[in-house]
Amino acid sequence: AVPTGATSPSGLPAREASASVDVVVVGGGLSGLTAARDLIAAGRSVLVLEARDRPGGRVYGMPLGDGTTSEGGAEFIGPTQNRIAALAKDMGVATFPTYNSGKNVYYREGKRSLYATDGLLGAVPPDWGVLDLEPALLSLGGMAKKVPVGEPWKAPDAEDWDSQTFHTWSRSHSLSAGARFLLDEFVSSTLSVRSKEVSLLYVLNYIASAGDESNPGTVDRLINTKGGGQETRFVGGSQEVPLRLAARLGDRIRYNAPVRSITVDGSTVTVAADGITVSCKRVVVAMSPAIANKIDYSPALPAARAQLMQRYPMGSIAKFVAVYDTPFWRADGLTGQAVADSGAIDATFDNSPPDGSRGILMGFMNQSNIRKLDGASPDDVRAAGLAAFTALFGDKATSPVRTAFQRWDNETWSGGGPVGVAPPGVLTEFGPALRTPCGPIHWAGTETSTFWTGYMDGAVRSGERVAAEVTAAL
Ligand SMILES: Cc1cc2nc3c(=O)[nH]c(=O)nc-3n(C[C@H](O)[C@H](O)[C@H](O)COP(=O)(O)OP(=O)(O)OC[C@H]3O[C@@H](n4cnc5c(N)ncnc54)[C@H](O)[C@@H]3O)c2cc1C
Repeated sequence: AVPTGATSPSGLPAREASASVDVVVVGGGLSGLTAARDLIAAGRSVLVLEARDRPGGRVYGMPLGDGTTSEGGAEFIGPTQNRIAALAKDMGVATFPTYNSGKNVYYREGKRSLYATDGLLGAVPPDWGVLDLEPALLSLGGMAKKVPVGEPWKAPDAEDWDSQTFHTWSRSHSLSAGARFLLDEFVSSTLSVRSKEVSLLYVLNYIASAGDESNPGTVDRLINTKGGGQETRFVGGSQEVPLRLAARLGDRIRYNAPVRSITVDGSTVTVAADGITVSCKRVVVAMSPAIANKIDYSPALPAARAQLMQRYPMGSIAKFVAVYDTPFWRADGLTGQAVADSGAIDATFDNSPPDGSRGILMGFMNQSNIRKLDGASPDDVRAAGLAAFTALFGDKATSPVRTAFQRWDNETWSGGGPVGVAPPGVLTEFGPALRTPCGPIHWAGTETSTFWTGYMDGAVRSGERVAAEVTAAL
């Protein structure tokens, strides 16, 4: 049993509890929960300190206001995402295919067109720009093959690729406006940043990481629904996975306990959170580098790690959903998936429950689209979201039963999403610090994963890796 708090003489819990365990895990997202599960299985005493009042971090069931939820954060999994699939299976969470029958909508320069996704191009819309898009995508795939997964700084051309943004590269490798838009949209829909915000090397590593030990990563696996990362959903919502894992950990998780400081003194680490101070031998910080930077480390961390955390910003992402009596777009022969170059939403999916008993459209508000809504009232956000859905799916989209909205870029304990990204110069100068432990402080989080970094699968993989690392060190 793990002591989770001292009691005061009155028998009531003391205001400032204290405890002592082998390992403190900071953060109850998928990476921290997985690390805790494995460390407990290895016979270690563990306490997870979580800032929020719930587990799951970037995996969250957004309340729809009628007692049900829809994924406000991570949602899809796909082929080669074996570790999240295994965890979900272990937790008894079933899966079902993302709705993908019919045509997708492409909206560019005020024109709406429909396209099938079972052709050679998969999810890529057949814009005229495709003539020079395909060579650009082939070139990207070829460069990504030369990136050692998870160690992009070791690529032969790392210096060159890390000295330019994806925007710089794409402008010199595509001529048409259509191809440029689609390359920008590739970055927006996978990373939720504009292509000028991210290093080419980072994007190449992201492509390389979209696979597993026996299947090299590909662009297709990142962007496709069928055969790609958006292929499958979880029955009851993705949040069932962290909720059930957290339930198994029981009182080894303490909620509403944001960690403020980590102090290393000889072989003892003191982790101070709101309401509780815990001493331990090793600590796992299981979150993105940008959010790990909010913790006060004493003594100061090595400069490579400290400055990495200053340089790894989060993308800007929100989800807007509208609930309808029926998934009306299905009757119109549409998948519910769309790509758009204007309006508040640049990509959509059908988020309806498996039985299609009601229709839920989900739209991503990415990068500058969501920042433009800073300070907007809930009514303004709703109007912007519904205007976008109407342009893509017609007038039936104007009158939903209800809507919901979740933005991540102003969440205190996430700071954005789906993932931290590296601007030019960061991976080659600071990249190795992503995973290198600093004495008894170990780092997890999807950003540290080799395969499927940025995804739930990467989070689970990072938790498994860090638990093995800590077990070996103890
Ligand atoms: C809108 C959105 C859509 C996404 N879509 C997908 C998708 O379809 N498929 C997919 O695979 N992935 C998707 N992702 C990415 C996925 O959510 C993440 O890769 C994954 O959940 C990260 O898990 P993590 O444990 O690394 O980090 P997190 O989930 O961020 O967990 C970190 C935890 O640490 C806590 N914390 C932070 N600071 C402190 C502190 N000081 N003290 C204590 N606790 C702290 C946080 O509250 C959080 O619970 C999406 C993300 C977003 C935001």
